Amino acid sequence: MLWIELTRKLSENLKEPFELEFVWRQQHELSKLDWLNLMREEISEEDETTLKAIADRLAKDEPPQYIIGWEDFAGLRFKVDERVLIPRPETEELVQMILEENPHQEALSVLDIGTGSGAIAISLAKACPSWKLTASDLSESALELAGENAKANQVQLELVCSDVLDDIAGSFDLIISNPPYISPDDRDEVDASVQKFEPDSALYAENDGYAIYEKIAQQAPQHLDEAGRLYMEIGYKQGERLKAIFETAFPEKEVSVIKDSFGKDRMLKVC
Ligand SMILES: C[S@@+](CC[C@H](N)C(=O)[O-])C[C@H]1O[C@@H](n2cnc3c(N)ncnc32)[C@H](O)[C@@H]1O
Repeated sequence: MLWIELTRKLSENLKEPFELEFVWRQQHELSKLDWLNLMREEISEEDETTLKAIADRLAKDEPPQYIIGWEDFAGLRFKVDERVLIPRPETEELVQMILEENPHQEALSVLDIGTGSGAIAISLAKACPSWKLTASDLSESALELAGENAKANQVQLELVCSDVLDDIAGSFDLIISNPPYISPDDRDEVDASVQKFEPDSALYAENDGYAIYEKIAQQAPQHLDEAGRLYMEIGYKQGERLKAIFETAFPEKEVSVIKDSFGKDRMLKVC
């Protein structure tokens, strides 16, 4: 059988037919042209078995990134699996804003709460070798993976297992977080692949999705230096309520809600 015949047949069962090509090309580092040339060839038995296995996993809604085993974020490669959320492009915008607004050469102390794969902390450490990064998470298994990603990207992180700031000592120039912020009541609105495969603990938070923000608002004032800044990713409908929560927590600071490149409220800054 030709590659193109099998690919077409298997893609018929997929919600996103191009994901099959995407996974194979990423795994084998093939260009679009390489892929098109491959389509004209006879497929080997071994490749047929492998391609069918990938199609089966995609048909069960497994995210392509978990099948490939990594995701690119801010120009770096991060190993991802079911222990962690797949880092999203919106979060790259948060990283970009932090890098634009803070001095790269100073020895800033920086805390990333809910680090997951380590995407935020590792990207910042890579871009600013003078910064001292602490990355925390409630999930031991996420911290294990963040440690692997730090090693693979050759950066140093202090990894701490903590429920928000419960077990974090000292104060920081920058506190950053992309916490879980979806209300458990909105579970049905979440894509099937996210719902089935990404960890609930990375997605959902009590109190309509506000619980972790509320805990950050309660604890961060004791851990942020006087001139320190707090940066967070937020749900696109949460800006107004979170602005009020953080204005109460930090009455002497300015709180702003910032939109992402799609024009949606996506980040909150306290400075
Ligand atoms: C939305 S994911 C963000 C992961 C990563 N920072 C990113 O942006 O791709 C949220 C992370 O917060 C962690 N988390 C959930 N509840 C937490 C808590 N109470 N304290 C610390 N981390 C928590 C989850 O384990 C998960 O890794």
